[in-house]
Amino acid sequence: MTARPSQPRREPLGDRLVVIGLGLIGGSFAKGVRELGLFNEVVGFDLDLPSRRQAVELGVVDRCAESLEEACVGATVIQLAVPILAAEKVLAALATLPLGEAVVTDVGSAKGNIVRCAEQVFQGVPARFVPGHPIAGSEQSGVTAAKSTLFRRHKVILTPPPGTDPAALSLVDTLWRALEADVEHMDVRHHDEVLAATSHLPHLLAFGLVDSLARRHENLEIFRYAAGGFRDFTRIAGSDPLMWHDIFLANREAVLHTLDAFQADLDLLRAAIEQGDGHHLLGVFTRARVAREHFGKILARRAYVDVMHSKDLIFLAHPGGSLSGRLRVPGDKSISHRSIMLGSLADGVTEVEGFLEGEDALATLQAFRDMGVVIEGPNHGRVTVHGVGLDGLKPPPGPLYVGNSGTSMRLLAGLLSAQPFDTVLAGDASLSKRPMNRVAIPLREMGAVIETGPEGRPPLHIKGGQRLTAMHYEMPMASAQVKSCLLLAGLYANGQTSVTEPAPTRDHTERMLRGFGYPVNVDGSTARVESGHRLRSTRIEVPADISSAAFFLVAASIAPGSDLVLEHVGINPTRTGVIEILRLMGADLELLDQREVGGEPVADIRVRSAQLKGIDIPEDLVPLAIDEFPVLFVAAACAEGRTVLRGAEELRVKESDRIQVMADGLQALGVNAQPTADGILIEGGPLGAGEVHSHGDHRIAMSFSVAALRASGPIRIHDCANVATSFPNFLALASTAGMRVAEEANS
Ligand SMILES: O=C(O)C1=C[C@@H](OP(=O)(O)O)[C@@H](O)[C@H](O)C1
Ligand SMILES: C=C(OP(=O)(O)O)C(=O)O
Repeated sequence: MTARPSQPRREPLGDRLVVIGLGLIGGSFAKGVRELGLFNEVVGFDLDLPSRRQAVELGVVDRCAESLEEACVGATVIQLAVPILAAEKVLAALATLPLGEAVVTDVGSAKGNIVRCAEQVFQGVPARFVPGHPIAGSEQSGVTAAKSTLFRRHKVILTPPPGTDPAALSLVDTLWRALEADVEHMDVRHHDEVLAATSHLPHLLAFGLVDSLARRHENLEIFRYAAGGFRDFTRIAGSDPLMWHDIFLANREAVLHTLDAFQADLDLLRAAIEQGDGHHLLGVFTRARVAREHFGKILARRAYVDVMHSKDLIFLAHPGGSLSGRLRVPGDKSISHRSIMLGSLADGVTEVEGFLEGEDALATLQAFRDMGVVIEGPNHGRVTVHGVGLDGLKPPPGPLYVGNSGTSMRLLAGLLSAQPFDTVLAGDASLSKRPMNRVAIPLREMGAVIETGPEGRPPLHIKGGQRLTAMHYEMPMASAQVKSCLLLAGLYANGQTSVTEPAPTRDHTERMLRGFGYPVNVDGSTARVESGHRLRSTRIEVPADISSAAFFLVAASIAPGSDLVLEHVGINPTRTGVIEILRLMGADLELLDQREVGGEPVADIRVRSAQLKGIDIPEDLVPLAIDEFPVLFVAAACAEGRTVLRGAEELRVKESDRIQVMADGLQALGVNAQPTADGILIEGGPLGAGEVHSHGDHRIAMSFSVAALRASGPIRIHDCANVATSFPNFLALASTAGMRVAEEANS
């Protein structure tokens, strides 16, 4: 007998572990548990004598028993690691043995059959039976392949039936966790359905395809020319035939269910090919490609869904440097969202260029794909939207998840209120705290049926099939999102919908509707639409986002010796508050080559460093610079004298409370920054080094990166992952321009 390897020992969890079946899975389980010293003794049993011998020689078990009966004497835990159909027989044999308090568990890939079998042979499922399934197969097999680390970071699904003894469940759970597996608990039926779809069906297709091709008389030809795609697709046809034969017989019901659904989809693909329906094919292929990327990210634990929960991404920004050269920041976020929305609702194909490939705009894009719109790209900012017309959206398969994006949720709420199907709109942790009554209340007045979460927060449950009636709405706050939401609902409402705003806000929706040939009447502060018209597809060129350019406008202004040109920036007058405010502060900004592109004015902006001075920010400029205040506060901190902002309470309900979060960060750097209910007072002065928190807010993270240019030492900025929502290449562009900010190693 081999000596137990010298691993870190723990307190034993019990006296004896018995492993029945010493193949790859059983052997690895026994070896891992033995090395950790979780039991006083690990006993193995296998019908195959050489496997028993090898298991002892390789240190997989302490000893092997000669029979099942002998193995189970005095067992604390019995692990059944034999092929699924054999497990049914072993269970029947166990039912005849005196098992005392032993906990019985197994590793089968289907769970319904084993639970049914236990119920039969024990006359009711024993309370100390804990069905399990480690997802850690491999092309290797046998005890010689056993590895104590096989389950590390692999999923193990436990499917305790109702009535399972909690202590037994907890013991099995502890064992797998000790082997560093990611343990999950699931209902038996759900487990079998999920595995039928994600594992069993692909194996069936791979076995089936290879066999079908191999049986054709020209098979040699086929295999000779089979390229990488064939090899990748059929890799799993090399798996153990007997094991898979067992799995399909054991999980018959769930496999048939998923196979029928797939066969129906395959018939649709066949019909599309027969009828030359390229639209259907493109729809399936584009959705599949995105879905696969998405799953890939989930599998690698990088899902954008998880951004807020993922580990802290820290930016380390070093002081000094000046900015120079020519830069083009990514496409405008507001216009990118609208290009997908209106392109989808149009008749015909809309081509978009300069689309922002940031997570917010991608969330809108995905929402429309989920509603059946075929969208190609994005590919270097190019997107092709195959519009479905105003009444062509389809019910999405589940809730529409829009991540961090307030614009997506509020604009979609208007559109979805008028659809014939129900929808749910959900967002990430930050968006889930933001107010949605500002859209839910007026939409209800139009006849929409919307339920919000507590206190008017997301998620939004929108009931379809309502007839909306047009109305006039006086907005209580200056919000382009609320205005746009109601105008989009107005496309479907009976009569004329009009919205009056208390101050001008961005008018991209109005401009773009007209670009799609949809009449919009704007009279002073009131915009009106009527239903009954159509949108005609068009070409959209998205200018660079002035809200992203703003970081560089401030950076080059405050860093001595800077001279930078920002190319092709959108200068729609409802967005240029930042330019006006910076000019009032004494910034040196020049608008070059002003032109109009696709209904939006653009210019190149030259910015040179200048000594800024503190000002009282005119309140009428607030809505025109609403997203630029975090970085304007940095400008104020570097200015001579005091800057005062009032009338900006909206800043408190953005991705973070931007007044409080900026005040906290500036104070941490030694700046005198006093938050007020609707604004802030900032005394210009020296900036120190320090540690600040962006609270997952992209604009806060980038603003403090800019602040470092004038700090006396480095600034560490926490929670920066969401920079990808609006400005995915910020760090690269910042360093091209001359800033010294990067992700902190190992953050
Ligand atoms: O309509 C839009 O695209 C946006 C409007 C603004 O929000 P509010 O309308 O809530 O002020 C702005 O902050 C947001 O980044 C984008
Ligand atoms: C407020 C913002 O976006 P949204 O409301 O779309 O989340 C922003 O980008 O600053």
